[in-house]
Amino acid sequence: MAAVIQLEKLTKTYGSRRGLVELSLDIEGGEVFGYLGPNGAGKSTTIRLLLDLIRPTSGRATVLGLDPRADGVTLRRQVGYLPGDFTVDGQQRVDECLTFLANLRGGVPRPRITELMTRLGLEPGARIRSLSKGNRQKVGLVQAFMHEPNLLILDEPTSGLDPLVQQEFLRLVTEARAGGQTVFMSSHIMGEVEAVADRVGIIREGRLITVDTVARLRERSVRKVRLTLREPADEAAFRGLPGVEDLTVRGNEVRCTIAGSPDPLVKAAARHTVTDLLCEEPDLEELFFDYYSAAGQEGRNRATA
Ligand SMILES: Nc1ncnc2c1ncn2[C@@H]1O[C@H](COP(=O)(O)OP(=O)(O)OP(=O)(O)O)[C@@H](O)[C@H]1O
Repeated sequence: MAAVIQLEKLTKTYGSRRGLVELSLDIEGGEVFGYLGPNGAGKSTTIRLLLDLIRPTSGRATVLGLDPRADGVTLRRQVGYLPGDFTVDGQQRVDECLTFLANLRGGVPRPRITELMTRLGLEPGARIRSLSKGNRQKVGLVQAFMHEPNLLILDEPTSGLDPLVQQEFLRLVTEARAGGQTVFMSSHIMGEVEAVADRVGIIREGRLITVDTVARLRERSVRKVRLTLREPADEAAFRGLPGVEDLTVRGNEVRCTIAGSPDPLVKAAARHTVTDLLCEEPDLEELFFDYYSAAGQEGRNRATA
């Protein structure tokens, strides 16, 4: 399937401030892409550029084959957008607000809106201004999903949602993908992205530092290993093995981290009788911090050199 989002050296500066630096990325049709980074990394800047809410300093964005600047109206009809700071008229009731937004999009079947409100636990008659942050976010989600757009662009979609509603949101994303919709969602929460994303992009200080599948990111990451041997272990047999760091040997127990292939460690261990082996896969959370820490970066460089 053709790329739904194509970014070529997309750059945005705010005066002398860095927003985004030469970001190139293709998002394929039908994929769920998790866009991860800490506060200020450039996630919202990227998203605003996709929708022509701000203009690039240089580089190009193509969305659904369209130029966001020249074809803004056509593009918006095909996109469900949840901004990071979703705000609507506080005087309106939830159902009035959603009907208004549905009409702007040429109409949405009433049962679809009702279904989404029910699934997310939204009270149709409540005034927007009386809603908590989380409930306002639900209104934002309903308006993004309700017209079943080809492309969903969601900026921090689970912000303020309780865990049960987060689960329901993830189901909505899974259903969207099953229906052939493409989802681009930003987050700094690993768990939600890990659960639904096909690929993950990690952005730091305006630069895309890696793009990969969740499975491959895990493979490339550092794992914690604990080996128990029948006899007391000889530290020299494990020290200096490629990718092995943080080695501690106490009696029969060997603990370390391993980056890249575990093969050298397995072969060193195989010279002994191994009575127990524990290898902890990092969750995306650890992986993320590993990517952010200079130490993690150096460790990987050594392991892959
Ligand atoms: N209107 C603006 N004027 C000046 N600088 C800005 C503006 N908008 C964003 N920036 C700067 O651009 C950088 C990227 O900001 P952006 O909002 O895109 O980050 P983010 O990854 O979405 O962060 P968050 O998770 O906090 O929303 C930050 O350094 C920010 O201070």
